[in-house]
Amino acid sequence: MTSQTIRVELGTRSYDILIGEGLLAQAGERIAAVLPGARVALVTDENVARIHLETVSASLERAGIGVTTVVVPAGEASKKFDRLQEVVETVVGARLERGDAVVALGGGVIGDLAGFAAAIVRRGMRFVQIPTTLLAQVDSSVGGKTGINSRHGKNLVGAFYQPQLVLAATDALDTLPRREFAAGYAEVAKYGLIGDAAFFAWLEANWQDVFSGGPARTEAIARSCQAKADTVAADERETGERALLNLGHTFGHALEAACGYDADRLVHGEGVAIGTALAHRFSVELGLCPAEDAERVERHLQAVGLPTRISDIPGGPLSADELMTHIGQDKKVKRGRLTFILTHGIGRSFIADDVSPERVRDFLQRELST
Ligand SMILES: NC(=O)c1ccc[n+]([C@@H]2O[C@H](COP(=O)([O-])OP(=O)(O)OC[C@H]3O[C@@H](n4cnc5c(N)ncnc54)[C@H](O)[C@@H]3O)[C@@H](O)[C@H]2O)c1
Ligand SMILES: O=C(O)C(=O)C[C@@H](O)[C@H](O)[C@H](O)COP(=O)(O)O
Ligand SMILES: [Zn+2]
Repeated sequence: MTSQTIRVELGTRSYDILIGEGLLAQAGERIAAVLPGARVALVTDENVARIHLETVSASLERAGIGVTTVVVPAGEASKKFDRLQEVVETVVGARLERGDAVVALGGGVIGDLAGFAAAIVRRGMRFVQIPTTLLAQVDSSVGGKTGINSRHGKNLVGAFYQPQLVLAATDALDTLPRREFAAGYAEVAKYGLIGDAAFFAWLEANWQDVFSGGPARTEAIARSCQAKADTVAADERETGERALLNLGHTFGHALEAACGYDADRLVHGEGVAIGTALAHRFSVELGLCPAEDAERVERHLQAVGLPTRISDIPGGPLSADELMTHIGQDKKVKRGRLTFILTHGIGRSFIADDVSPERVRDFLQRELST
């Protein structure tokens, strides 16, 4: 089985993203090729462990790689200090060395948690991502943002820490629930909306094939990874254009936090979908974006089954004040001023500094009453 390779160019910290079928069963040989002699701590969640752990463990064993396994509960609640401590203490307790590797097998939650553990144990171990959700394959496994949530908000504790290898096994997505696939698709659409209108139009024409697992799925993953790799190579630590990857996230993260990270209400990609629709509607309201573009974005997100309105979130109303408190904790805030990713239209997103909190609050108030 062939895989395609996308390189993330970061000088001495460059690495490959391999995309293709059968990569879970090849994990051992692929890791041994990049990190010869390394032992690994394999971090995963309970759902992924049930379905895919045996395949990966057997492959590591065949390659002669010693494995310590850590299984945490599935879901956003695992991105917290207690779980980080559990992972860190297990890795240290197993006497893994700096040259050994933490391997994240799972979605973005596992990648962010395990990656942060890799960044801090012995001040930095080797790190490999084996993403098993669409979201993780197109976004979170690439680019080195790792971390956990604080009680004050999303991803507030973490580090930039790049992996040495990403293995995106496209067939692992066959077991992903449709709701989670759609959530990941919000991040795929994001790449089109940021700066590639032709990709967005291609998604409008091909999304059914992406969802059903045809050739368009692999193409969508590869195009997304290439877009992310290019952005990260140009601005690894988000001093500039990398912030565009936050399209939809200022609103989305606030919604996730206000929902208490309860997956029955909202998962990250759904927050991004609503946040993206909000960012477009807010841009229309500010006279920056044609209304037809915002409507087209909303239509497409709805077509794939994603929420686009705050009222689509089940479980009772949210408050504009609470959302504004979370927005005030966003990592893009500079000297107390809000930064948002806004847009001039499909494929024409830009970074807007010094956005008026009053206008954001008024906008949210209106959105909450629709
Ligand atoms: N670091 C980054 O650059 C970055 C980018 C985007 C998102 N994120 C973070 O990623 C997280 C969201 O990631 P996610 O959407 O992958 O969520 P997730 O890790 O919670 O996975 C979603 C669900 O799918 C299950 N699952 C995973 N793989 C499966 C498979 N192959 N088959 C069946 N079930 C499977 C998981 O157990 C979980 O229940 C958020 O915390 C978000 O903040 C980080
Ligand atoms: O890689 C990036 O940069 C991103 O912003 C990707 C986002 O999809 C991701 O959700 C990221 O974790 C959000 O970053 P944060 O810095 O706002 O926590
Ligand atoms: Zn995201």
